[in-house]
Amino acid sequence: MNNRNGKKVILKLDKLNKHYKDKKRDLHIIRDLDLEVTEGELVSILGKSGSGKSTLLNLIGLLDKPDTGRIYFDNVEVDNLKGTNIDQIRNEMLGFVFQFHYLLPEFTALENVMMPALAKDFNRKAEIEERAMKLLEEVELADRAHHKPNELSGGEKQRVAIARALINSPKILLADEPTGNLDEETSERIHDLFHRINKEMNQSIVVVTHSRELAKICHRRLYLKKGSLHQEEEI
Ligand SMILES: Nc1ncnc2c1ncn2[C@@H]1O[C@H](COP(=O)(O)OP(=O)(O)OP(=O)(O)O)[C@@H](O)[C@H]1O
Repeated sequence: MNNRNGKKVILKLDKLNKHYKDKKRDLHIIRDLDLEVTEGELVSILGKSGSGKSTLLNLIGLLDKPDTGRIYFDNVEVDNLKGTNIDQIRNEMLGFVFQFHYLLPEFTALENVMMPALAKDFNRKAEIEERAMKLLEEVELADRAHHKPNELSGGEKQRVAIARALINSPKILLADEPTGNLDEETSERIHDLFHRINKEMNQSIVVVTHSRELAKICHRRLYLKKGSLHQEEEI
């Protein structure tokens, strides 16, 4: 499926709604939200604290389910992906980078990067190792491949997490405040890395951020307000 400009749509959200309900309140956080992301697009989602950015990213990342609405990856509705379960779709189609790196402490950088691919196909270990090494080169950490997370700096750990997110060649890379925990200089380096991955690998990326600097390098800046997305200029 292509959009009006002839670009391939990688992610489509159609009228998503999400409520959080308890005895006292009903929070309608995501309201009839639509979004299309095309191949090779780098999109940022900004918004005030509590506006629902992480909630939205969790829906896109299939970590949570919308109350109503449809999610399509590469033109296939998630509910219709037969023969696969949600964990498999998540592992094979999506890459995640969070504010905290969540690397496994007992494994080296290289092993951490290999992990999501090994989970998919353990028999291709040599091939996976080669690809993981290439990705570590891409994030400029080849010389740290055999170090464990506690031997790496915060920025290095985040770069390993980015390499890990790319190991299965995801259709879309999702990042939630990827530099929220890093100093300015380290953040800048990570921003450059996202930019480079997007350009060189034509990787589609959706990033939730408070960082104006990161938002600046994105093709599109969207603002989450009252449950739906607006072009930032409209706000
Ligand atoms: N599991 C939950 N149950 C009930 N309410 C929730 C739940 N998760 C989030 N919320 C509420 O939904 C709203 C949106 O939360 P969310 O974490 O998506 O916001 P955010 O825009 O990512 O915020 P921040 O920028 O501070 O991280 C908040 O008011 C939050 O308290």
